[in-house]
Amino acid sequence: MCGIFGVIQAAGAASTSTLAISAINGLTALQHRGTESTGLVGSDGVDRNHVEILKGHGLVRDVFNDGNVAKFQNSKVLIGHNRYSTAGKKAAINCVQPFVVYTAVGIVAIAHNGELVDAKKKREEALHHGVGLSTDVDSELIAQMIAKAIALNHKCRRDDELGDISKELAVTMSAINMSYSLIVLTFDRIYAIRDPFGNRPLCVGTVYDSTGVATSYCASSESCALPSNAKLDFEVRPGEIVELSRDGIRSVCQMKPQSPLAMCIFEYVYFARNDSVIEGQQVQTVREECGRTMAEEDVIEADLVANVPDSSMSAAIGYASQSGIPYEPCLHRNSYVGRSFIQPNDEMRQSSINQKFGVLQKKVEGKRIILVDDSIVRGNTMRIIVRMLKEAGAAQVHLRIASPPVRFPCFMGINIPTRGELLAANKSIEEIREFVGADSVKYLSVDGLQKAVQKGIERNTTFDVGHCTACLTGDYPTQLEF
Ligand SMILES: O=P(O)(O)OC[C@H]1O[C@H](OP(=O)(O)OP(=O)(O)O)[C@H](O)[C@@H]1O
Ligand SMILES: NC(=O)CC[C@H](N)C(=O)O
Ligand code: SF4
Ligand SMILES: [Mg+2]
Repeated sequence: MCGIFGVIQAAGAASTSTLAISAINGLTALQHRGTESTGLVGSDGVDRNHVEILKGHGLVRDVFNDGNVAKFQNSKVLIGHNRYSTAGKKAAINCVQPFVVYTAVGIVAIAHNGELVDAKKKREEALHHGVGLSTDVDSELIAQMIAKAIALNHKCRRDDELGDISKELAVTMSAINMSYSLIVLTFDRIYAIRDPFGNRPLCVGTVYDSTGVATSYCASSESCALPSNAKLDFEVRPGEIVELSRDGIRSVCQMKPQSPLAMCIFEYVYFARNDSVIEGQQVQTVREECGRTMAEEDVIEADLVANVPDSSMSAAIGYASQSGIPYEPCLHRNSYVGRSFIQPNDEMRQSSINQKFGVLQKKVEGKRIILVDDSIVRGNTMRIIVRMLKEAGAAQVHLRIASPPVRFPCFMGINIPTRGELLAANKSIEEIREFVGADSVKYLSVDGLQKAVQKGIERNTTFDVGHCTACLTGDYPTQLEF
């Protein structure tokens, strides 16, 4: 996943002092996409060879404070990144994004969400062409490839347009396969770019003051991170390069328009925030539909429907409304403990699950519970929760999972690179039931998930609709090169 955010001050807007705060607020709103590290890069819009940089490990609130944010007081163009690592050394400080490189036209910084399926090959090519890399993160490669494209095109440039690297971006990014949503900073503008498969989300919006005048323009992984006084202008289209400058937002070009679409279906299942709009639909609505579809596919007699907080609440509500069985929360979630799945290792995932939940015993005692979760991936969560519910006196616990079994690795931005770690890749449904200690286990079908996700998408004539389901079906949207 990873969360990426960028903001640029509009022409004529009064002060920059709140711009860094907007960027930090944006990153905070995207915290659910990555909690390992965060970083912010800011340019004053004039000096092409200087940026302010602040990076660190941990949450946005751990890294930024009133004191250290003051360094961005003159910044008029900022981009930031929250990391959930899929490549490179997780703990190394030089792997924290955004990546910043000096190029022939000045500094360029990039914030990348996704994972490059052909990173190994591209890395070898770069190294053999004398490009030095300082990390083993795929995202750094993008920064270096952009720098190289800028160098190759340097003689054709006009001196008054040094911040405009749209041509170099088009050349570089169309040569890279998937997966990327990218926010790029030059000294006086921002680019928001989505890979031609549209694998990761990305949107742009305009912030207005109380008189309706535009004060800044934003690019964000998800619409939930746009400030409350912003309007979502549009979701960046698959393969589109969008430029945000002090004069507004404009679409630069469309790369590879014929590519099949492969928006990550797991953004709907788990990653994205309920209040975000993806492909024109609110994520929460889709999750509720997944729950309803699951109840249409299978209903069992029970006293109540509960869920594993947080992400599965909408699916549980959908299941309850379709089945007529009342929804009753059975678990308290400690809101000071973050998401467990996006922790960088199993020890941290398990410790986070152990700290996170408390059982509402009176709701549970003697009850036949349908327990809904959005997914079972490694099985860490369910193993712990079912035991807790049984120990609290639940008569039966029936698991209903609002996505199909995850059986195949992901190489496009989610840290599940091996089949060995996936519960459903190694066990039958009956073995999973036994492993987690439940009375029954049923999953939403692939067809049911796809229908629920695609039901509310408005078709238009320019773009088709298509989702990656590779971790569920083994059907990868592109040739994998290792
Ligand atoms: O089978 P596992 O490997 O445990 O992974 C699946 C679980 O992890 C996620 O929850 P998480 O706690 O990360 O986030 P949430 O609070 O948004 O549900 C997801 O919602 C499932 O509950
Ligand atoms: N999950 C992501 O989007 C990861 C981005 C990048 N591949 C990294 O590891 O930093
Ligand atoms: S393999 Fe799964 S998690 Fe990865 S991009 Fe495809 S749907 Fe998303
Ligand atoms: Mg969960």
